[in-house]
Amino acid sequence: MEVKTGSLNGQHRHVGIVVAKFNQLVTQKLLDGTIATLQQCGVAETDIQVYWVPGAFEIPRIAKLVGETGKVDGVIALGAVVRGATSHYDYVCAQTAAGIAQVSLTSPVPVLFGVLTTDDMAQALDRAGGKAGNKGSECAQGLLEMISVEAQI
Ligand SMILES: O=c1[nH]c(NC[C@H](O)[C@H](O)[C@H](O)CO)c([N+](=O)[O-])c(=O)[nH]1
Repeated sequence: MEVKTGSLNGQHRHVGIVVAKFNQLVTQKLLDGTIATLQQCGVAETDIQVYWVPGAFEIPRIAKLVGETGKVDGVIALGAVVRGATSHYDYVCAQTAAGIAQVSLTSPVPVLFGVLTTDDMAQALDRAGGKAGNKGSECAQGLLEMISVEAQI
């Protein structure tokens, strides 16, 4: 039986990060965690490209285009969708998740979903470097594993 598993070796890896400006108090922390973890795993700062977009809904398009450049080995999508007074939250969550999922299946490189969908800002901050960890950091490790596993197929 052959078992393949991904490594966290980030040396010589090129990573694109697409991050939403909406709720930047949270998304900047997600981005910081992502970059810190990538560098801890050996990714050179010069091999990381960051693309800021207006909001989570705009992430899938840019993630698609970045993935198709041939300049990155993978893409991380970062955002924070926090429930408000209207049903807008539901539509943004659903379409952002569906859009990123579609891109992840059609992109030539792996695309990781690091968009927080929370009921309030406290929950979001907990997951952006607070007591529940950092979703961006998790995605950084996940992306390196995915790049490594795909290379073994
Ligand atoms: O990234 C977010 N975008 C949000 N809306 C903007 C959306 O992502 C688009 O940028 C906008 O609809 C224009 O297309 C959010 N809410 O409205 O709640 C949110 O919480 N987070």
